[in-house]
Amino acid sequence: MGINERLLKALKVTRGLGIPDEEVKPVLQDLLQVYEWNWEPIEAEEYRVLLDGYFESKENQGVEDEKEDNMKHDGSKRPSKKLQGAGQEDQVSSAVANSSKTLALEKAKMPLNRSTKGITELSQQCSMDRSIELSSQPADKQLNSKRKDPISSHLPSTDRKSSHDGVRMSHAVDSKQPLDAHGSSHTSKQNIPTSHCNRKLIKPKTKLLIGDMSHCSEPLSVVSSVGCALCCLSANHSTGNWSSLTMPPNDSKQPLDAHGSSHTSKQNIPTSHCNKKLIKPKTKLLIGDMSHCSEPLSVVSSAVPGSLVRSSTGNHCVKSVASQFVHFDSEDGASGCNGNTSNKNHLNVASSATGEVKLSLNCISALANPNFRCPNFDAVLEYLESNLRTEKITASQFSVRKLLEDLCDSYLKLGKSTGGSVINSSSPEVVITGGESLSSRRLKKRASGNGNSERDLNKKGKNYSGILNSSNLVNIQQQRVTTRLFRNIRDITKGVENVKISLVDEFGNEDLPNFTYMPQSTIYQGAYIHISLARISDEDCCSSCSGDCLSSSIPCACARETGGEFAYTQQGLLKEKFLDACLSMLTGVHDQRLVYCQDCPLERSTNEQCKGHIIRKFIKECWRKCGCNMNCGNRVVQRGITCELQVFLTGDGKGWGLRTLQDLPKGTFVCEYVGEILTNTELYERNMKSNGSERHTYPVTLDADWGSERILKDEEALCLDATYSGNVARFINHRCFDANLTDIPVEVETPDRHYYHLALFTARNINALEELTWDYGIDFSDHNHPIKAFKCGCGSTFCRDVKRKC
Ligand SMILES: C[S@@+](CC[C@H](N)C(=O)[O-])C[C@H]1O[C@@H](n2cnc3c(N)ncnc32)[C@H](O)[C@@H]1O
Repeated sequence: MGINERLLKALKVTRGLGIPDEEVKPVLQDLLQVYEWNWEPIEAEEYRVLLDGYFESKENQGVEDEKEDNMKHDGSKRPSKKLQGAGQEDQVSSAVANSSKTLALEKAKMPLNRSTKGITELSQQCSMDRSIELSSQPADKQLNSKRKDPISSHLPSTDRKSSHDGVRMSHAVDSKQPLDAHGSSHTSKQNIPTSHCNRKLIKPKTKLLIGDMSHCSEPLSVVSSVGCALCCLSANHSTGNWSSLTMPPNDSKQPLDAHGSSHTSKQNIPTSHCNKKLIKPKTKLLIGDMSHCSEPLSVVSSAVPGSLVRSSTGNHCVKSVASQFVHFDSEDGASGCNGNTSNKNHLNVASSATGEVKLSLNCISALANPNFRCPNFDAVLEYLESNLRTEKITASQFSVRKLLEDLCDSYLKLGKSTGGSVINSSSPEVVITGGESLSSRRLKKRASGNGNSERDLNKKGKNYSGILNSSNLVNIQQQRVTTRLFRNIRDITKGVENVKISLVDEFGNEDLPNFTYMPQSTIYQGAYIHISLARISDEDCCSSCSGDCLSSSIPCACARETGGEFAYTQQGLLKEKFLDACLSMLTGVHDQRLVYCQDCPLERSTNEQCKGHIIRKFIKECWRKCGCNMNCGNRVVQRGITCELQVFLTGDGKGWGLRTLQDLPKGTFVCEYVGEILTNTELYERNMKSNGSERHTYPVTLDADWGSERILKDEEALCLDATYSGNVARFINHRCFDANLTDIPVEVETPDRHYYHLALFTARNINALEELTWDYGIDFSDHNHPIKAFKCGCGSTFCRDVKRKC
């Protein structure tokens, strides 16, 4: 019997029962596909399978209609319909027809063989019109056509059911029977082509599906969730947008699971996940909503924290790490990155397909502070680094996430306390980096307001390259900016020291110091300093030494000055015994530690008596006539600064100060006091010219050996003035008696002690971030001193400035 004959025979039977042809044909079409165009099972028992299928379909249609009617009274319950195109109405009936087949088969107790997979694979896209067309073709053609149909490949039956009404769903699920390899409840997700997933997502009955999925079985949920996830990817990929980087372009044609991996076992995916995946009906909307993190993003993101997402603009991926953490920590699984809009500061990661990755700090709470000024990013980093050092973070405690959050906090903290002032033109390099949202706007405004816009500065040949880009990030490098911006300098030494020494202003109410940095003292004019190898006798050097003098079992001639023992340890620290002896000379009984000169250079102008000079212990370092090398342990001061130091605004009235950024053990060489070498007369004249308003560095008199000479010529009575030129020591503030640094005279180039180096060593262990202080030796009661003493605010309980204390 031919196909047409068989069809007519079947229709004759159904017509006899009053069933219109157009209603029975879809059912017949489905059954033929189920049985792979084998009519015998359909014709058996007087078309029992066909009739069962038909009546089931009618029954289901009734249920559907009832639900449709119910929903008409409540438009809010029908979002899926509204979201879908009108053409998808057909799919409903098709889906219902499909569902009828399952039940019909079960009622007919037909074992599911390989051919039954056809039911599950049948897409709702197969319209009845098409099936009739097919039916008019030869069977082999129909089969070929079916094989070519991309829809009808390997989708498990459960997936198909997932698009149907609750009755069908629960029926299939209640059996708890995972279908076998042919019925394929355990059908591998890998067998699901992407095209399937797209089609699954456009099912119009999403709402019904959600309700039913709440009690769906695992296989169903897995397939559904995968399908949805794939859909997100596939649709977005086709538009060139990624909805999430957890779902990269699926080149391997491997469907991805809920966690973005193609191999995850479906058993690992909880049903709740499946529900979340399934309630995403709008691929397009999903992409568009990315900017404010609609549910699809959050669901997918939760699977892979830290993943990047591409925004709806397609230019950059933007993800709020902080909000992501908030979201991920959410117990209730509330979706969306609405944490973004909270007051939490957070870090944004931006990336583009070209490999550009940018971080931006959103210090949102700064908006609430009218005093917020964007701090220098280097200062922020330094601040953060110093805090990390202070906290002594160990490897086990370290967290990059925490670090980034701390970075935001540091930025905000420094920004809040910064008032904005002049950047010192002596800054060799000042790097300003800020976010467009606050800093760059202010930056641009200020720059233009002062006639120093980016363009102006470029015209003037300044290295001021402002890069304002589309991602709201600004990165500006500048030199010698005269506008009041941030007062932070990366390296005040201009690279002339072994280490960089930064300057940070955390208060913003102090002008930057105006001075010239120099690493070594320099004669101003009249000072007489005679440095020559000829003046260094054999007794004052160790020409026969080699390598490191400290490693020699017998100390060389250079240790003679310090009692035949080197002042330094192998570790480069001052020996405690030597240091303590130096300290006691400064604090000892008054008369015992002073020597008096006959004709005191300091008193010549006033004709007053010498007030005494403290007897000092000298260190003598090896030098050029010595046979040792530069790494010799007896060459500490001449090798220069090695500690990490920072100039900072003290904020307590003392102006700028110096602090260490590292722990310093007792006896560490910090720095030398460097300045212009003036004669006493020159200093006097300089003071007379001074208008008194500038903050003086308080010159240091090089009088450690004055007591050994009867009369000193003016050009031999020297002092160091770092007011206009000096090194980092010019920032060290005074502290009475219990300062943590002490100065020790060091003989290096010349045995003539009219000039010597004044080296500052730690008098005790000092913690990182402690301010470094030094007792200037000021006599606050001496009103005749050429330099008027400041009101001491050292805070020491031993403060000598009695007036101040009263
Ligand atoms: C060598 S400078 C120190 C750096 C200085 N604070 C600055 O801002 O440039 C010495 C000056 O600092 C100030 N100073 C230092 N120690 C002080 C203290 N204990 N109390 C008040 N002012 C102090 C005084 O103005 C003094 O003349």
